[in-house]
Amino acid sequence: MNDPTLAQRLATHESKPRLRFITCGSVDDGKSTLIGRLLHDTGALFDDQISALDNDSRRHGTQGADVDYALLLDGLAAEREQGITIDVAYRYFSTDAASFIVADCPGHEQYTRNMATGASTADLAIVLVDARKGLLTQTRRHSYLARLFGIRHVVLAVNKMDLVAYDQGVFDTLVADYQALATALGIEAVTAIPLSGLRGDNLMMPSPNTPWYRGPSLLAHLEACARATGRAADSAGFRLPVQWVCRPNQDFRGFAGQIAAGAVRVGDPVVVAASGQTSTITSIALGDTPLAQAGTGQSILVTLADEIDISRGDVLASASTPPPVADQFAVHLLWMGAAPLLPGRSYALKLGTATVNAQVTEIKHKVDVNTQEPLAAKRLELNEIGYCNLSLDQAIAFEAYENNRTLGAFILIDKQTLATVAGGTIDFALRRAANVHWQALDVDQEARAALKHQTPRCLWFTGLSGSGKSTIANLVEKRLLAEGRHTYLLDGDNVRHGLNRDLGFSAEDRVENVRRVAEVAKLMVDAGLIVIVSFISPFRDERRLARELFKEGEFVEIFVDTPLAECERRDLKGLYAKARAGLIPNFTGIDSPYERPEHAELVLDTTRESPESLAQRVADRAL
Ligand SMILES: Nc1ncnc2c1ncn2[C@@H]1O[C@H](COP(=O)(O)OS(=O)(=O)O)[C@@H](OP(=O)(O)O)[C@H]1O
Ligand SMILES: Nc1ncnc2c1ncn2[C@@H]1O[C@H](COP(=O)(O)OP(=O)(O)O)[C@@H](O)[C@H]1O
Repeated sequence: MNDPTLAQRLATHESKPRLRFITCGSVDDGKSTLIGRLLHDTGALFDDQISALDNDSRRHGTQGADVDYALLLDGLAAEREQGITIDVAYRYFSTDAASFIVADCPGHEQYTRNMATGASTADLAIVLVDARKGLLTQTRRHSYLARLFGIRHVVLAVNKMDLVAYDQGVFDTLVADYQALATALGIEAVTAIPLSGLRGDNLMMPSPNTPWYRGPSLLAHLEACARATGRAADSAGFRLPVQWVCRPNQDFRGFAGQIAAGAVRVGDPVVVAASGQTSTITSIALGDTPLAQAGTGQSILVTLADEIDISRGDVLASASTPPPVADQFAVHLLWMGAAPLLPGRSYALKLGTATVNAQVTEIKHKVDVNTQEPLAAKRLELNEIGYCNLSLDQAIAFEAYENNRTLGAFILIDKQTLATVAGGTIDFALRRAANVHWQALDVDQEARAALKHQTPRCLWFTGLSGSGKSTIANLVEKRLLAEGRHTYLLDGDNVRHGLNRDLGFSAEDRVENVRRVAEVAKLMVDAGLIVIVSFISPFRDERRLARELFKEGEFVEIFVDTPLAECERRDLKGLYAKARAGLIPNFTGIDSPYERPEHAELVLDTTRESPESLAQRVADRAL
């Protein structure tokens, strides 16, 4: 960086207001041509790209002797045809007044997740419509998704005006149609611009072809939005999700992270959102440079006046306007997993820098992305959007997505595969949790267990139907009883007659079935009992969830490992024969999966050992 002019130019560039936007619309609407032309006319292309574009235009272009700007973006289309999973392509350009990052998101329904990715960081969406075609299903879908992922400003780019002879009537009708849609979707600001991406009308400057249009050109409007966005960001309350606690030696403790909202100055009073502890900022550093203040988007390291407890995932906030803290929310979820969302299953949730366990407790409805109609749903499949209640295992600092995208957006991660299975936005916190407090009781588990002279445990039997769970569990209980132990046996068949009589055998119902019995078993273990659970409990995730409810050593997983063929041969209740005949759908081992335990404390082979001897081995673990 010896060239002072270069350094100067970079500094000027850095200080310009910046706008992130997305373009929605299909290739036919002229999206590629529009972006291509913006890049070209603002000088964002290198000379070699321009000469390549000239060459390509002459050879493959669709515009005769003219430059075919759409070719600039065709790399993307080619990738798509080859079936390569593309994410979002970002392009950069700038003018003297502002710099821009444009996300080009593919528009088809199967790319909903890519569109969501682009939209979630954008300030503005350009929704392109072809003046000849008017609003399409896609226009509605894109507008809905743009709004859902927090975009409040839409530019309705009525493109190809040259093909309707720059007719004001066509433009006005389209604008009225779109305004109705925008109002229904809650889009606050719509700026409609008559354009021709191909001819350049109203793109860089007002066009003489539309004398009836008095608004700004597209670029002038984007510049104005960039200025407005920059001003809004720093006026919000200060939020710093702590990413890293920096402790190089005993004397220094700093907290690093990227400012999610607001600005901060040395001397500002701050609060740790979840714990409520307060302190004052004593220093701010950006890399090696000390700062007196810092603003939204900057990655900084701060120190505090007091030694207070802060770890990764905490949020440092301005003391006068701290963010709310809660553990239950109404959220929108975009499901991205290959396997469906199962309510009740425990997923890892990441919000800001915090990671906690989360369960969807209820799917209120899913949304048809094309019509925005709410539809009843018990699960969510790939690319589906649902409005759900979410429950976390601990309270976290958050903001409604409307107010802050960093602290209002989250992802869900499958704990087995570590794949990201959903993206979501927080609508509001549910109050129910805030008013229910854990009641401390004087008589505790230890006291109850001491009275019974036993160590409480949960003996969890899992295995196929007919594997021998009930037979062995029953013998275990008799044996424990004979030794004077206090027990209770929870058997799937029996619990399904009462507490769980509303549940069937779909994957989501089994998840809920096992979750409920695990909670009941936990209460009984807390009561000091030795609880025996005998449920097929076919999924690893829910068995892990059950285990996590208990203290170390309390939960004993017992896998009754009888091969399917043997269970089928026994067929005590005639269920396998019926399942094979297609009379019982979702039968475990036949057309519903059984996931074998990987770390069971005991594995029982019923083909080699008698029920009595197996029961003795289990009882020995509990005595
Ligand atoms: N579709 C289907 N699949 C599996 N089992 C079925 C089904 N329909 C009815 N049954 C009977 O229900 C008993 C299993 O209930 P569980 O509550 O243990 O099942 S699960 O844990 O929710 O998977 C199971 O009892 P066990 O044989 O004692 O395991 C069956 O008798
Ligand atoms: N070693 C064994 N342990 C348990 N059950 C056995 C064994 N050998 C044969 N069986 C028979 O297998 C069947 C298991 O049925 P059950 O206990 O109801 O299974 P589940 O509760 O897993 O559905 C019973 O008829 C039982 O007599």
